Amino acid sequence: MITAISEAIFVINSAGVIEMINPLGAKLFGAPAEMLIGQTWTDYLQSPFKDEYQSLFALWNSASDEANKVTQFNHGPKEIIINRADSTLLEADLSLSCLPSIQIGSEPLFIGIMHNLTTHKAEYNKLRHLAHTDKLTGLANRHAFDDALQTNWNDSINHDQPLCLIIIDVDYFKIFNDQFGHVNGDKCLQKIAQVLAEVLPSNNAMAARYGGEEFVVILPNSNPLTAEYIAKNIQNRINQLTFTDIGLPAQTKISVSQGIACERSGQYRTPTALVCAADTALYRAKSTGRNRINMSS
Ligand SMILES: Nc1nc2c(ncn2[C@@H]2O[C@H](COP(=O)(O)OP(=O)(O)OP(=O)(O)O)[C@@H](O)[C@H]2O)c(=O)[nH]1
Repeated sequence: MITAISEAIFVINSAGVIEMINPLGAKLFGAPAEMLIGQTWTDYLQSPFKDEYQSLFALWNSASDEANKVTQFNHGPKEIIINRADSTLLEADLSLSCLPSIQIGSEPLFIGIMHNLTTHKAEYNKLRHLAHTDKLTGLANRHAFDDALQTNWNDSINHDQPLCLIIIDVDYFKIFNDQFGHVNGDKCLQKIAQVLAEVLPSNNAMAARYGGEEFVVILPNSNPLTAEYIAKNIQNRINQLTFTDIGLPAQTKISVSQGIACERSGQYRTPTALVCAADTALYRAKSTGRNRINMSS
């Protein structure tokens, strides 16, 4: 009967031994049904799911109350990882239920219904990546920045660690666009993004596109000296960028202005206040001549 059902299904006894499995179920386990029947299903589970289900079965078998036994095994749906016969891993969700009316001897059987999550997971990860990434530069986008700033802010307050922020704005970028065209302007932004990704001091630090020709770097657990050092590195490397590879004159040069703000001992009450302080410092860097770094006092 289960062969005709268009879900991946297997039936096990109370010792966890596979009694029946339909072709779709066998496909998820990665072996023919004939080979799977008689085997212990938890042998095909990746840790920690294997231990978890073995404990559940042990608990069920040890329960003295029959009613309790039955309800304990309306389990799931729950995400699991199947360690398939060919050693590849497959993500699935599994609902496992006791079938008290169908018995072998005096023991009821259990039915497992599985769905392959591989495609959904891949799609989800792809969409998640797209939702957090700036399409032009490949850096984190504004949404990802907002999330990361809040997380780093919480960590900084909870662990009494400093947190620095650098806001970076390209100087006279309108002129660059007007002179060399929007497409080359885009390539210029990509080069800047590449520099920012390369100067990050640790995996915890993040460079993001804040919007337009404005970028931001989050430096967790960094003091103002480190932030200034990184800003100087950004300044030097951006001043040295060349554009001959995209067909622009050899003398084409760009610069950025940068504003830094650091939270050390509670001087900013919110992450937004920290951003505003870095923005004000950036404004001063712009108004005092550009290609400068200004530290919020
Ligand atoms: N090519 C390109 N240009 C962009 C993009 N986003 C914003 N811009 C351009 O960035 C320029 C920003 O101009 P402004 O705000 O006047 O600033 P600016 O010319 O850099 O001058 P200052 O910031 O004052 O030094 C505008 O010309 C926008 O069109 C983008 O994704 N690609």
